[in-house]
Amino acid sequence: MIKVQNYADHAKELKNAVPTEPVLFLKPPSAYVKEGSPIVVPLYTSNLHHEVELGVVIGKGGNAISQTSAMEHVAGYALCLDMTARDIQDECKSKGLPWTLAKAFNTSCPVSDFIPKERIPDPSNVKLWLKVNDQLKQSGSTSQMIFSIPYLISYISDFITLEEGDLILTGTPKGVSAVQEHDELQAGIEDVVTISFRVQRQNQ
Ligand SMILES: O=C([O-])CC(=O)C(=O)O
Ligand SMILES: [Mg+2]
Repeated sequence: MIKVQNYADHAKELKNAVPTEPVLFLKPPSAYVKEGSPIVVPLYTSNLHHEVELGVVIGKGGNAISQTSAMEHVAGYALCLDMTARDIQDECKSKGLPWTLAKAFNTSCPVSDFIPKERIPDPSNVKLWLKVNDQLKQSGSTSQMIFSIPYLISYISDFITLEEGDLILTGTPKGVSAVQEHDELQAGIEDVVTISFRVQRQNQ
């Protein structure tokens, strides 16, 4: 699973430079969690953030995919949360270390059911939102992305061969914030899907 930083307003809220090329990182399949199971906060973080993102599911693998043929490689979508231990990420950034423990821990990628491609005819213009305990925190549109979905598929596939079933998370809009134990996270793609997840502390 491949992740990118892709919205200028989110880069600004984290005081990051707006990327001129996609920033890529990976999560393992063990990071996935489906509705009905909780998001478990690792013991080592005290600042776990939600990031709502559109996920692109690859149906046909390939490498060096052109932007013009990129959408032929898409099977569909998923609504995803890129759960991020922001304190650990900040520490990793300051030490020049990889973000693995900040981004790739168990349950760090809550996902919706698979959404067939036909249900989102224009993925470059869909509204994403996220609420914590009924309070709206994130509300954005994929039209605000810096790098389009075809560009991302083409860019990534130059370095990492894409395989059927790979999921590309396309970055989060602004509004990220910390979650606490017992919080209820609800997120949606307008008119397409909603998901909800509870937050649980890891047992000592
Ligand atoms: O941790 C970050 O801010 C990078 C990222 O995943 C995003 O922009 O969605
Ligand atoms: Mg993200």
